[in-house]
Amino acid sequence: MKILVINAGSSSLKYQLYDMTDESVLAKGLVERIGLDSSILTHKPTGKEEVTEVSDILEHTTAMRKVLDKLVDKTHGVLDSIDEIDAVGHRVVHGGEAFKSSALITGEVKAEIRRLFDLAPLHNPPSMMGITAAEANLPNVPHTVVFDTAFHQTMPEKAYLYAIPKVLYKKHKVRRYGFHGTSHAYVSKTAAEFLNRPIEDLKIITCHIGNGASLTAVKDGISVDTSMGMTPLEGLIMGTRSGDLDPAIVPYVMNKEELTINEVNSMLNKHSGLLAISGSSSDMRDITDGWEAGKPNETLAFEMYEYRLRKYIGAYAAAMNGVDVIVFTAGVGENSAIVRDKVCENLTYLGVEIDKELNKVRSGDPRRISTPNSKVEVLVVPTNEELMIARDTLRIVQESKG
Ligand SMILES: Nc1ncnc2c1ncn2[C@@H]1O[C@H](COP(=O)(O)OP(=O)(O)O)[C@@H](O)[C@H]1O
Ligand SMILES: CC(=O)OP(=O)(O)O
Ligand SMILES: [Mg+2]
Repeated sequence: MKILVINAGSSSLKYQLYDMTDESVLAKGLVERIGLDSSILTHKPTGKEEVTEVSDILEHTTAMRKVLDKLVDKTHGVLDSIDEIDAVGHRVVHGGEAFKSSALITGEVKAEIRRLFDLAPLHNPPSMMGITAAEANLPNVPHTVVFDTAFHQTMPEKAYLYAIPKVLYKKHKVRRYGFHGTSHAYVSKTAAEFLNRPIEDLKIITCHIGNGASLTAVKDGISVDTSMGMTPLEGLIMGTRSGDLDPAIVPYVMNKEELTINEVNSMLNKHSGLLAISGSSSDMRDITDGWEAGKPNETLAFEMYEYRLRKYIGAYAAAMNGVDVIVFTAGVGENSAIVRDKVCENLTYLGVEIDKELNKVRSGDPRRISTPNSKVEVLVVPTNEELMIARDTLRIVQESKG
């Protein structure tokens, strides 16, 4: 079975085509700057040369058609016909409380995703555009949705409720949902397999630190707490997001600076985090370069980032009354030896000890960076949200066929 995985953002559409007989990637790529002039399509067929094309792509349906054209292209294609695609799996960030697992897309499922626009105004509308575009181009195959929030639906009430009037939860569903669930689920499962231990016996802290970043406490294989909240703004310091702050700052700053709701939302989501502290970049590579060069703003940004991360690891060790495994994943977690090194340097009280040389090894495979003496296994596990989506899609399609 061949499965196309779609991850649509407001101005982008990422895709990966899998052959599920051996879970191999036939092609992957992305369309950027949708709706702007000079949109860029980058297509990487496995075993063939990468191709980049610049044109004006005004909306997602056209972007989707261009992707399908590339998949069957005589020179750059990997399929004879788009009829070879058996199913499409979509990433949707917010599934609210309605979705505890992935689902086959129906009219009712789409209506529910639309009802969740209010809770995830930055994320769900573009996902819906991706679904509409894919359904328009591939109307005869099953489409499925895989939610970032689903894995965290196991959190207990004490972890997901905010200490505010309960009527806000009842009326408006104000609660913590958590995100990056597909990644936290994938890396915790992969970590247990790597260690050859049953996940039901492990207390795992998964650190998904990319541009967006979140931590999850995974106990007995399920999510018991996670650092993102009602939206992907809560928790860690991220590339451009503030993470935790005193909520009273919001009305105070709105009043002092005469900001609108949109402006304050944009400040906290797009102009905060590493970017705001360093004043130069949201990218951890630039921050660590600046720190190594002794630049004061980048040094402060690095220290604040590492400090927040370390505090959350401590909190989740407390939440689970211990920790057996710490997993680093996503752009920063997989690639930044220095972030891992500095965080672990301050976790010796938990019995964490990493091997500085192993920590520097670069590899695309799951690997251990702790010493044999370490009381906690510390692993780097490359995430693969797309593969998780493809696997879920395969399962749902097979189940729906009975
Ligand atoms: N070698 C590296 N060292 C440090 N940080 C890196 C490195 N490579 C990538 N990153 C970080 O990873 C981030 C992207 O992570 P990723 O998981 O792809 O994010 P997202 O999916 O949220 O876009 C970049 O913003 C950059 O800060
Ligand atoms: C939910 C979320 O924050 O996603 P991303 O890390 O892709 O921005
Ligand atoms: Mg990501």
